[in-house]
Amino acid sequence: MTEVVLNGVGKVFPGDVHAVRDVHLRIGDGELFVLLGPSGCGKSTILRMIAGLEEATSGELWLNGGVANDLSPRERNVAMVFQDGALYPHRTVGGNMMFPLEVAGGDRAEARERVAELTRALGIGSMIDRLPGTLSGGQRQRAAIGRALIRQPSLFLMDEPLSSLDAGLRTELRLEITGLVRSTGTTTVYVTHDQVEAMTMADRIAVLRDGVLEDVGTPEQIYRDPATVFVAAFLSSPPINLLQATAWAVQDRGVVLDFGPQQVTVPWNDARSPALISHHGGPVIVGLRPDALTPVAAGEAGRTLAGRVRVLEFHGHDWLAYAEAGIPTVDAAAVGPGPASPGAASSGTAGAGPGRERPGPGGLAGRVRGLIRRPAPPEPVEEEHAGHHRRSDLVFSTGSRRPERGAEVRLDVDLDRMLVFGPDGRRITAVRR
Ligand SMILES: Nc1ncnc2c1ncn2[C@@H]1O[C@H](COP(=O)(O)OP(=O)(O)OP(=O)(O)O)[C@@H](O)[C@H]1O
Repeated sequence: MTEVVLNGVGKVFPGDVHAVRDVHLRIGDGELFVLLGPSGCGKSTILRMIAGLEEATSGELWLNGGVANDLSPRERNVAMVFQDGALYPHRTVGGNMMFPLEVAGGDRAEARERVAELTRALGIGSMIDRLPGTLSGGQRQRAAIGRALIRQPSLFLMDEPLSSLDAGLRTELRLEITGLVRSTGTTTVYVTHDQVEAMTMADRIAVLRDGVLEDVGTPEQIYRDPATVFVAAFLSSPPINLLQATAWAVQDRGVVLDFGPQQVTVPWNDARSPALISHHGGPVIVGLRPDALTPVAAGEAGRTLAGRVRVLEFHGHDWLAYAEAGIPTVDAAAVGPGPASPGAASSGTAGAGPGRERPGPGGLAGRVRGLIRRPAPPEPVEEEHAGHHRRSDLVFSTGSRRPERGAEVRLDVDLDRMLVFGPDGRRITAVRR
């Protein structure tokens, strides 16, 4: 069993390609850990560095309490499964799975018994004598997983093992892989760009963007409490509303999030108010998942947004509605450090969320008094925005009730589930893990 630690690991390929930047991660013994992110974000490079197939340019890789940077792949005792699960074409399923045991030596009868047991567990017991060419893609992938697991590696690495399979088979195999690695207790690092795979399989997920670690946490933590706009948007099906606002501290009300034609007020007793007043007069990004907006007949002042239903989508368990609300929205890809910024590398400390300013001496009341003496312009400052923005629809969930197309709706905003990000794309309050 193995613990994996990446301590400031980076990888620069020839041509000054910064594939991985200063990544700090601790993967616990027996954990099923998923590396998630869009194509080219550095997931496979991290996996290959753990396997010893690629050398880290900077930082330390620790395996089981010792620095492993200079260990060969063999010395690391890792097993890896790739997208195409390559098998030896002239060996049967059983022969492929026997191979690592033959290389290791030992009792043949015992090895045969183990192969038979594992093929049964993988649902390919009846195919033990078949050649890979006669198997379906899913069956070949099962055999490849079996071959990797047969010699009980201390670390199991999987690089998008399901991406070449159809949707039904992916669901079936992801359940089986999860069950199998949990039953063996092998520390597993699993690479995918599929958020559903990550959410359903992982104990914890690390989200990467352009080689930088954006967030690490359990699936629930990174979905409900994402550290950045990028993470909120990446784990977002149905899509999250990312709204452009200006924050105004208003003495008798709280912090008004001004969306232009509409406003929502965060009361002074809300835990985010101290951080929000640091953004007084400045741009913030408000994230609202569709189910944080509930249609109501008449809402509380400062707690609702209004729109006209333009499009409806039936999603089986509920309807999603798209309403024109005249609110500028934000493109997550344009927020935060992009690939072009050389200073993009962050410390990426696992679990350490972004901290923001706290009110200075004099406390919250003193800060607010100071702030509201500043004149607030009657209209939001158009040119000051947190990222590329455009006007588009508010997406909300309507439950099983189907609203009329063209209907005017009022939506209650669940303030507890509202996410507020600064113009740099990071949450305005510290994210704790
Ligand atoms: N051998 C190499 N030489 C130069 N650049 C490389 C090399 N391997 C990877 N890269 C670059 O490093 C970056 C990260 O690649 P990597 O394969 O780790 O990404 P990924 O997140 O696994 O992507 P995908 O999901 O598409 O496989 C990419 O920009 C890629 O082009």
